[in-house]
Amino acid sequence: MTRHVVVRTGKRVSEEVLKGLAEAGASTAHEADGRRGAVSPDLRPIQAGARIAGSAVTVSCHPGDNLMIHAAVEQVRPGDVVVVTTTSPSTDGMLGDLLATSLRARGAIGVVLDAGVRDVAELREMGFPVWSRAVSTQGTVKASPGSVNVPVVVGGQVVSPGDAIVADDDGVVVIPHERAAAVLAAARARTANEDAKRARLAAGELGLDMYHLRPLLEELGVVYVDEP
Ligand SMILES: O=C([O-])CC(=O)C(=O)O
Ligand SMILES: [Mg+2]
Repeated sequence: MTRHVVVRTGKRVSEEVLKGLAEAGASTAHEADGRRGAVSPDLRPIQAGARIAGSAVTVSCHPGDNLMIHAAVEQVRPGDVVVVTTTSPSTDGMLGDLLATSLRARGAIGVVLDAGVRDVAELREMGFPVWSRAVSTQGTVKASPGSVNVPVVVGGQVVSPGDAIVADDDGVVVIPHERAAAVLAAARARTANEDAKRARLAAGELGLDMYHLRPLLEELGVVYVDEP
């Protein structure tokens, strides 16, 4: 018989690193980690403008059953992001404003859900951000065992408890716990570099010149044709 567990772990990314990663945003964090960690773009935000970074509390649920999300609420610490998957594909609405209220009371700052969400209007009104595969009225039961704080796969990415989750309008990125500080340093360097490029582009400089792309076009056989 499969062993189901609720792991009580203290593994978290530091507040300071998470704050920096939230400022960097999901796309920059992804680039800074060598273009790794991008959760499938099928997981979309239900709101616009939310930008968060937190440590993952992971949840593995039976499809159509949100029992283990209730078990996970107790394991949440302030600043955490709850990351939920199901053991086979499901778009059922596993979480709505009630569970979100409970999660928020424990300090959760958002949810990433490889399944369905509901009560979307209420969640938007609460300002509680969710990224999910689907929006669905279909309800779930509380009947089947699962696990909390074990490695899970969400949108094609492995998420371990305590990994950094960065999520915004672009999508969701997972950064392994042990790389989070290094990724932040790389993200800061990247942001500074982009600031400099942005200023040059705003002044009218062409990417063709700034990135030295003219020789590449020539090498690739692209020719200019002048017409009157
Ligand atoms: O109660 C549920 O099963 C899911 C839901 O709609 C909520 O959390 O509000
Ligand atoms: Mg509801």
